[in-house]
Amino acid sequence: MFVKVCGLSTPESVREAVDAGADAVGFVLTSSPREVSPDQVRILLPLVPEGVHAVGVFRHEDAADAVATARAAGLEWVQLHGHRTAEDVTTVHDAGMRLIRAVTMGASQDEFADMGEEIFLIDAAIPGSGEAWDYASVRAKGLDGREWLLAGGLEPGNVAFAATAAGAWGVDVSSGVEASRGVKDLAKIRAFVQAAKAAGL
Ligand SMILES: O=C(O)c1ccccc1N[C@@H]1O[C@H](COP(=O)(O)O)[C@@H](O)[C@H]1O
Repeated sequence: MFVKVCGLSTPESVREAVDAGADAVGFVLTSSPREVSPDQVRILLPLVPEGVHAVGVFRHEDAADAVATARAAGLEWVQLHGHRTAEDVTTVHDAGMRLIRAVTMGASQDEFADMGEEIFLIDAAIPGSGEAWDYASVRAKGLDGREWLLAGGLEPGNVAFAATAAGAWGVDVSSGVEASRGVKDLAKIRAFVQAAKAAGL
């Protein structure tokens, strides 16, 4: 199971996620209690070993603006939430970057089609809200064979159940590994990665 831990802003939290076995770490470069600057990301990046994806997370920004900010941060991966098009995917790829394209369960069927992104992501209605949803309902979307992440309201105690119910290829978490909004809890990060990996789908 691929595991991404998002909303990291301190050396300690990056080290914990990496040491616990996370496959990707996320830096929120958009308005959020977890927002970091490109300069902060540049300081944290040396803590991310080769093979672990370091991802810049965006919400409403144009794809071209997100790419420019991610480049300023030294990142090669961007995660785009919101309504996105095939042109956005092309914008990211033409910049030599790789894409996690995020949708909500309420997105149109067209948005569930494979647009050529490297990884697809299905999230709660409000990204980063910690809001749980009916994870099993995603099975109706027919995502078998796709590389896609389940997100929204996951935590150490429910990640195995949720991932199994949804048939997820991987999982992504932010709120569920925090002591308070925007403040990561190192023990919860470790517990989450271990629980997700143990689910072993
Ligand atoms: O984490 C944020 O603050 C955030 C802000 C804007 C866009 C995406 C964000 N994070 C993504 O939201 C989910 C995590 O949700 P939860 O907090 O675990 O319920 C995940 O995809 C993050 O990458």
